[in-house]
Amino acid sequence: MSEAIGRKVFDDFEAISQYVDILRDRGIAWGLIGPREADRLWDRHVLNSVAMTDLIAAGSTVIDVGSGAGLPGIPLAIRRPDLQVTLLEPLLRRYNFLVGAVDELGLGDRVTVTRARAEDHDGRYDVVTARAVAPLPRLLTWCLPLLRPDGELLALKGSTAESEIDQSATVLAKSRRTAEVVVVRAHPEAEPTQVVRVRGKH
Ligand SMILES: C[S@@+](CC[C@H](N)C(=O)[O-])C[C@H]1O[C@@H](n2cnc3c(N)ncnc32)[C@H](O)[C@@H]1O
Repeated sequence: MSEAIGRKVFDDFEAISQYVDILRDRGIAWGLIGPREADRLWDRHVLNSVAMTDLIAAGSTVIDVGSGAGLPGIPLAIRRPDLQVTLLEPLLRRYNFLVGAVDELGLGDRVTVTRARAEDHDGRYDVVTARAVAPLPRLLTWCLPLLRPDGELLALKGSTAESEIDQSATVLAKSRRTAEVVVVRAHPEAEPTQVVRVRGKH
């Protein structure tokens, strides 16, 4: 079912299928993906990763902080060939996995893999994405410095989105940014999820 939705979501279905195969084989063998995830890679990981695609403006530069096995950054890059995507990952094994996957998928002209912690990285981007990396207050401290003045953070948070915004009131006020919960889905037939969208005050 979810793979069938994937066919409707991804113009380059061959590339996303190849990535799912890489996750299922090497991702599990290298310990980046739990063995129990093998049967739910499409809905829980791939479709979830591209749920917020429509919030990203054409031609944006995107940094996926704490990319791990490439989620959400690689599905996003496959879904949106107009984006320049940086996958940021501090751990060597995960970094090596990402370099290999980007090379095999032929994404090297618009996807860069960088080994660093977010708080030590000094680039500036239109969009920061993050999934399952840190509670929102800490994520904001790490990631707001990576944003251009009118850039935005998109944190895939699911059911905890609203409460994490409440816990971030102090850091949001200090940074003069606002946060809202946006309910998104990759396709009308896909599961909805919640994204925390953090923007500058207009
Ligand atoms: C639970 S994994 C999630 C990976 C991926 N985003 C996903 O959704 O499957 C958290 C990732 O964040 C990375 N990470 C932890 N602290 C970080 C930091 N300070 N800066 C950047 N990445 C970090 C970890 O190395 C790990 O790969």
